[in-house]
Amino acid sequence: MVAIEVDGLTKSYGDVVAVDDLSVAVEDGEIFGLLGPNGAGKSTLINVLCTLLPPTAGTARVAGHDVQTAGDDVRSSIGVVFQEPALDEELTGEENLTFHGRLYGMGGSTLHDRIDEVLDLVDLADRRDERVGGYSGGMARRLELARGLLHRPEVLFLDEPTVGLDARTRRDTREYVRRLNEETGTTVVLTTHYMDEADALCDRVAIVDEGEIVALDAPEALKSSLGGDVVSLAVEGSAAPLRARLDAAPWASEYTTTDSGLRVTIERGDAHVADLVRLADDEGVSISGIDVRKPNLETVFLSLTGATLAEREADAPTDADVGTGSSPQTDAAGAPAEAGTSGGER
Ligand SMILES: Nc1ncnc2c1ncn2[C@@H]1O[C@H](COP(=O)(O)OP(=O)(O)OP(=O)(O)O)[C@@H](O)[C@H]1O
Repeated sequence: MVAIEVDGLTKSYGDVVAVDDLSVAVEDGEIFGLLGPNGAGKSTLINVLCTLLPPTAGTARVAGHDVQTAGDDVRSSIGVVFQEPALDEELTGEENLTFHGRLYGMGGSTLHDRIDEVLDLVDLADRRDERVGGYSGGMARRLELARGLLHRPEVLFLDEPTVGLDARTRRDTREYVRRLNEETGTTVVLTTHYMDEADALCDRVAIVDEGEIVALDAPEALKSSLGGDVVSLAVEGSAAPLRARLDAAPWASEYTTTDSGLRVTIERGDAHVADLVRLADDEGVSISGIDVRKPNLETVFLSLTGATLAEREADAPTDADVGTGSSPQTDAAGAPAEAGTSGGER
């Protein structure tokens, strides 16, 4: 079954088109990632799906309910964890959950049992009586995940679930997201601007740029769409004689001249690096350095948009960034992509 269906959705703020004629379907039970730089339109899309913002055009259905005509049904079918923490620090973990449960009309033993269940799921059962003001950032995030699940929503929205957390806590939080998806079967839709997060956590990833989805697939499929590993060669002198040989090499799908030599996309780079060195040797091209990189979602984004995420964020209007606590992409898995050298010469 389909958990979310979005058809031709547009959301504008005055002249700013934040979501631009976007269509997508999310399957029941999957962890679905919206990956893109700050300002790409991810939060706006989530806010429309959560009925916090009306669309400018198009339709969206969540758990079978139209966001415009059946807002109450949508709201009772979803859980949301926003970028900004929204817990009462004066209350204990359990009191926060009790308060939330009552808002959803729960009470008595049902609420008590659900609280036990979700606290177990995020390993906070033994900290339930402590004030949330004394929790670490990771514990507070876990409590928010627990709260989002308390009324057993069909779809859980997580807006930048690990932003502002240290690397270890980010990893742990991801593990909890995965666990809750596996153990409860809840569909999870998350936004992130962390490439490694989308890669490690999501069944499918939609890469969002300037309000549009520019690619959508499983992370592995997105990466393999690049055609291979990226091998950077530093050479002494000119790499020109090697370029002619690469044209004839069936395992080299694309190459680009760089300041230090050549960057070549090679099918199974580890297997063909020796062939590359042999070709260079044949042509008298002296190699001073080799770097083999598996493709990652950063290189996918670069090849699709011609810019790195960090560059896109630098270009984006800043009004949405104020107070979000978001930081530019600093820990993408693998290579910092080089600007201006994408695209093959082949
Ligand atoms: N309330 C608003 N009024 C005007 N423009 C807005 C508003 N909210 C967002 N925008 C603009 O809409 C575009 C999309 O912003 P949005 O917050 O949805 O992006 P995002 O990908 O979620 O980034 P972030 O993670 O920083 O929130 C940006 O250009 C942003 O400046």
